[in-house]
Amino acid sequence: MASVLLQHSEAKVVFVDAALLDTAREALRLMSEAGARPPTVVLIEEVLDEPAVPADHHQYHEYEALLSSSASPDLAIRWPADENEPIALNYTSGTTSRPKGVVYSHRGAYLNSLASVLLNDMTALPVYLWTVPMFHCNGWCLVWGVAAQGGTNVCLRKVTSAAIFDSVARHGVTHMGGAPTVLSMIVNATAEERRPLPGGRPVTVMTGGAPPPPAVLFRMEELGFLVIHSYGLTETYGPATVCTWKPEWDALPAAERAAIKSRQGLHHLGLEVDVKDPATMRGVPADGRTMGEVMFRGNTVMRGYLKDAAATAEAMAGGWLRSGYLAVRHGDGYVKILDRSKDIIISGGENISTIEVEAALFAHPAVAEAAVVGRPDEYWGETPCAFVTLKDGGSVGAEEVMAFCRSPLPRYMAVRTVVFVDELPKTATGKVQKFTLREKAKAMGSISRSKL
Ligand SMILES: Nc1ncnc2c1ncn2[C@@H]1O[C@H](COP(=O)(O)OP(=O)(O)OP(=O)(O)O)[C@@H](O)[C@H]1O
Repeated sequence: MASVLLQHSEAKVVFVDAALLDTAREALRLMSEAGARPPTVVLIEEVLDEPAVPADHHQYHEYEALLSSSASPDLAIRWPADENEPIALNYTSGTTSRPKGVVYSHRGAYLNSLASVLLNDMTALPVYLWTVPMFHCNGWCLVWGVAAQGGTNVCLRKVTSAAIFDSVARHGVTHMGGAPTVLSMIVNATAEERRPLPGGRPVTVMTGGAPPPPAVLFRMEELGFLVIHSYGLTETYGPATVCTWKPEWDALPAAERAAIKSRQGLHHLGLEVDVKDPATMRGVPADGRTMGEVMFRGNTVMRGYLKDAAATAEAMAGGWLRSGYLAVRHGDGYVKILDRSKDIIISGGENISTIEVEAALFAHPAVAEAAVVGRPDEYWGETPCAFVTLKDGGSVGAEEVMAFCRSPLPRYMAVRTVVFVDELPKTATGKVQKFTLREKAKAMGSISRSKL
């Protein structure tokens, strides 16, 4: 993938952490084979836990040496002539198809960086733990936002629950972010891995990138984290909606608070959000029932995909960015996502939100993570098939899991197949690759037939 992105972006320079040099070498080799001009490599050798300098390091520029050798007054900052000039190219996660290159402008990035500071309740001098990849929408625009607030960046070589708790305690982390998989890691940490939060203050965590299950939000709160839920796309510079918290919700029972927080919420500063009928482009009524597609327009919507005018025109048809997500709008205006249109299960003519089924599965005490896809069924069309990972020491059978989520869900949403796996397939940004699971479910064949 690295060589594909380097070729597509025509990158001229690539900065490589010495620990990832093998990946870079392989990408450069593939580029040479394809006849493409490889970029100049700048190696970052200062790797605290792996002091070994690679044998071929003399082939590359070294970051610190390059910085000190180029402290020349001629190297003035080149300001953009126009605020709409590109500042960055960010690739989508490739959850549904090949990653697309999204072009960010100075204006959009500036606006969303400042908006992200506000969204994260970030006062001056935050200590930010990078559990969001910096390559994902420029760290949801916080690579700039943390700098704007004079913050300290704490980086992890590998995101594990022990490393998270250690860093939080050691560096006095005030803020962090992460996809729900990172939250799952935190709530499933063992007693030995856990550390008390510094000074007993809550750590503010922004989550997004995939739907956060209410059970996980609930457990995060129990551990003392303050979770802010945001939803967005690479095409919206990351965060685009936020589930703005109202004080009157504080008094509700914890499970209800978590269910409210799992809604995607209201538009974030800088853009408009609507749930529209994609055929008529009319907004759906705020009744919590009528489904439409989530769409965005405004300052922090991308200008387009690099070298893909056709995909840009399709994504922006009608003047709004189409998210490909089905959602409803509640009476208070808050948007609640039901599913990606590609993921929704249609069973006996009923739409089943895989997100809702997953939320029921996550509530089981032995379940670490769950992902639901449609399994072909010659009678119903499709039925929900759950891929489940268990917590360390967790033990439960398929029948028990199915029985557990029967009561909170209507009958037609019942899980008919449970497959226990060691790990769920994920993208580099921590999203479950449902297309891989769908292929597995398809290979299992019809459940109705197997029960005849
Ligand atoms: N809070 C959230 N709740 C539910 N889903 C979310 C949330 N935040 C982000 N997402 C999901 O992440 C998607 C945006 O992620 P990203 O731009 O990285 O690319 P992708 O859609 O995962 O991949 P690709 O476009 O390459 O298939 C959204 O369309 C949505 O599916």
